[in-house]
Amino acid sequence: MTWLDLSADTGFGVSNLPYGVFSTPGAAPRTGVAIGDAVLDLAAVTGDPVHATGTLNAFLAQGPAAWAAVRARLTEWFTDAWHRATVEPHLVPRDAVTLHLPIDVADYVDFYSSQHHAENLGRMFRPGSPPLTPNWKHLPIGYHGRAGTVQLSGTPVVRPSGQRKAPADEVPTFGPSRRLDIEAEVGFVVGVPSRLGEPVPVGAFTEHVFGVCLVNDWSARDLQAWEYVPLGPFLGKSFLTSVSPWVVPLAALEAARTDPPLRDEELLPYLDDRKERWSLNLQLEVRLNGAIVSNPPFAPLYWTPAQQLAHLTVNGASLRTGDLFASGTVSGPERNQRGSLIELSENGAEPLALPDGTTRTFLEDGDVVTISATAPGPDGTRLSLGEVTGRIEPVR
Ligand SMILES: O=C(O)/C=C/C(=O)CC(=O)CC(=O)O
Ligand SMILES: [Ca+2]
Ligand SMILES: [Mg+2]
Repeated sequence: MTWLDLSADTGFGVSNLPYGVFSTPGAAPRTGVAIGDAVLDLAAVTGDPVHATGTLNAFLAQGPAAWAAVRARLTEWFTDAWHRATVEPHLVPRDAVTLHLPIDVADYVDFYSSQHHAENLGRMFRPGSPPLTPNWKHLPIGYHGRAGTVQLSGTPVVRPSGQRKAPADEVPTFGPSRRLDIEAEVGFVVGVPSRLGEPVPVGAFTEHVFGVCLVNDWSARDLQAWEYVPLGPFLGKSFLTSVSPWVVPLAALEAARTDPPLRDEELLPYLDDRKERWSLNLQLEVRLNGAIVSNPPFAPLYWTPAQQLAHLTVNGASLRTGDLFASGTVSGPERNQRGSLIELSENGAEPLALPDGTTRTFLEDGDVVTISATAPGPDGTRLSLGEVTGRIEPVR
């Protein structure tokens, strides 16, 4: 129960309490917690300077005990009417605030953990070869991306230019991408760093990872197809990666935890996650110009975030506060569960029909893509992970 007047279907109830960074006219960016249609000004209500830095990093670095203490306090404030007079003056309507990038992104890694996505892309990028590479079921494949171009939801998506060369072209040409795409992903935010040389085991996931956001890994498929051999993604994905403004703490996702899918190759011990249920029942939704074009389920992903973290540090690579690692494109087994347009349009061969009468293979200037997600809450409610959105702008 809460003294707040929350709508029954708010995704931002007392069991969610995601963190973000916001500002109001004339005041500096500070930490806030989304509750219903409001933001609680955590800097003001606590007076704690850790919440007044303009990013979540300092708070995230404090670790699980501090995260749990603040969450317990918030829960008490919002449920016990005794605290109403203290808390209510620090609630700001959410539509009156400006949101900012919630974390100062340290390193950015993107995985490739959906078997359905990997098989679809394998078919399209490497026709004639087996869709999954021989390593795929033995390790979570990933690459290091460009942290500096991770930006807040709503940042304009300027169509990138670069080299493209279709198989039939004799020579590469330079120009605006003609195959601009999305990738619907879930991102995991690291709070507690690790020391160089010390791997983080699967079982230490919650000692380091604070929470979850949504990610759109904008991808220029024509640039990517030409440049990626043999070193992997580079300029086709580094022009912009968008993240949602609210970081949902892992602590809010207990009811979403579920068993990982059956693995058909025996895992090396450092990836054994039989004691760690870190698959998550998140349900994503992808809208293109307002129309739902896909509903990717997160739970079937072959590799969990705990395994991704273990793999990314198994060589001794250290973590920093603010590291972001993304799941990889979330695609389910069904056609309407695919997390990218290259998959939804069968590599451009089968355009999507939109309700406005137009069709799409890849993105056109002016298109708006919004990815949202929900998770089961503790008492049959649904938690919102918010959304990540972006509008395509013409090449500059
Ligand atoms: O299979 C390929 O060559 C390329 C795959 C991707 O573009 C996917 C990627 O960035 C990782 C992911 O989002 O799953
Ligand atoms: Ca990706
Ligand atoms: Mg990027």
